[in-house]
Amino acid sequence: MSDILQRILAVKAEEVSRARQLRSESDLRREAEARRDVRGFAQAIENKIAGGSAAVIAEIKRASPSKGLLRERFVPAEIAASYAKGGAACLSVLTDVQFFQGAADFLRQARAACTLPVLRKDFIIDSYQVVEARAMGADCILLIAAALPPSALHDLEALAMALGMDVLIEVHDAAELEVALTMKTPLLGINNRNLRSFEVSLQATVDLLGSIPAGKRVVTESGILNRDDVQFMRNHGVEAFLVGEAFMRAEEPGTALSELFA
Ligand SMILES: O=C(O)c1ccccc1NCC(=O)[C@H](O)[C@H](O)COP(=O)(O)O
Repeated sequence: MSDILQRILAVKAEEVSRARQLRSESDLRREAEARRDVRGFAQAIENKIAGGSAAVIAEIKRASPSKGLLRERFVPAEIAASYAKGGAACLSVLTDVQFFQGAADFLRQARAACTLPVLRKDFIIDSYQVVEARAMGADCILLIAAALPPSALHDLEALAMALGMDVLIEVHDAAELEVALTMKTPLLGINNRNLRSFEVSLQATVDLLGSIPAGKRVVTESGILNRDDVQFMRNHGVEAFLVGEAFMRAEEPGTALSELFA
């Protein structure tokens, strides 16, 4: 029986192969390169922290495999504007359709509704998806260390950077961290959720902190639900957070953000 990550990755391979039949990567790349509107994702995080605040990557996610539907009234442009007002540094928008009920259009709508840089949150395994990310307006892509061999991670990172995007490399354990530290990006996400079992423990971030050299920006991801969680991370020196569920369940996501990080 395969785990959820393996199932998602298998679906991604099929999606990419279908997409390639509809439109070539070289054609898509022309569209991506014609865009001259990249917003600095890593820079927005550093600016927040330099200003004395936590940097929050606020997620727009309608549903998830572990929690099901998170939000009934789901209007990405409204949520993005609310996050901007609430003090988010950046947005993360789920574009996966099958498992998260996301869409590329949600990213386009959210980005058009604010001036924040936007992460394409998806399961990227192929250069086609990187080019597609920039063509839809993404300023940063997520690469998951558990999803690909090191050489593929390096190639996709190089492509994203050539297109002007930032890269958030995500790890969950020490072996993945070792690979992530060979990459150029300063943005290092530590996912507190085990993507194979759904188990969430904030200790996952804390356990890896001692092995991270200067020059990397740690982003703690998943399971940040209340002010104690935020304080726990800040006590360990973590200044950047990726938060989804806690905001998606709130009536006004931006207000929830400003209250959580007040
Ligand atoms: O959220 C899930 O159920 C999930 C399952 C399998 C792979 C990834 C998954 N989530 C992606 C994320 O890591 C989160 O959306 C993100 O870190 C925010 O987490 P949270 O604040 O707990 O919503």
